Amino acid sequence: MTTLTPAPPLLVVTAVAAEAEAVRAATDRSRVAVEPVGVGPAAAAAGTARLLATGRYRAVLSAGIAGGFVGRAPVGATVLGGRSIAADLGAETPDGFRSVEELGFGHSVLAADPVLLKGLTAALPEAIVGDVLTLATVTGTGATAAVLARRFPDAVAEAMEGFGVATAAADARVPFVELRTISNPVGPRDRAAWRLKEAFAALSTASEALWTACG
Ligand SMILES: O=C(O)c1cccc(C(=O)CC[C@H]2O[C@@H](n3cnc4c(=O)[nH]cnc43)[C@H](O)[C@@H]2O)c1
Repeated sequence: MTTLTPAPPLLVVTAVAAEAEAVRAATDRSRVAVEPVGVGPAAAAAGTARLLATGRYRAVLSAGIAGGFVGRAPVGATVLGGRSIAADLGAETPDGFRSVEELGFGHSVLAADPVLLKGLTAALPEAIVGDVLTLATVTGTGATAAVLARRFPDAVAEAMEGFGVATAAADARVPFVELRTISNPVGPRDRAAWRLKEAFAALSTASEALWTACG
């Protein structure tokens, strides 16, 4: 006789395997499925849509490491996204950036599910709650960091997948939230200075709360 194991109801989507391992290390695999789907918003949206199409999951998190805006989220901090924002979706003009909302086609902002966000905020009282930007290009200059900080006064972090995962979740009508831990400041590129070990440790610690908060 074949015994069917029920699928875990909570889906955590990461970009890379190292992030997935950090989450898995602290979660019960019978309750939380953790899947790395690739770097960037397109891979995140496609991978999440494929997983949600199974109909198995009742909530989805975009989780991983991120850059923190200086003065808003320091290296090692845990961040919860109140909103995930596609910061580079729009048009550059001589007068500055124009979002898709201003251009009149589409949207670039998706809010976290309020119940999931409330549960995670209660379970992670040290976490910084704010907007998390999604960009296809990692910011690598002080000038771009300053422009983003000015355009998005409530942004605390930038990463590359949240808005993609959120788009797939919205399409499948599954509640979504973004959880990030800070590996580096947003600013001049200094890849050698990224504190990966610290960010992965923080990601594992934060992940311990997932089932309690979202289960
Ligand atoms: O080099 C390694 O050993 C290594 C191990 C695990 C992960 C990585 C990554 O590069 C992860 C890429 C992932 O990180 C997010 N991220 C982190 N910092 C930033 C940032 O400043 N701006 C945008 N994204 C950032 C992003 O979501 C990537 O998918 C390397």
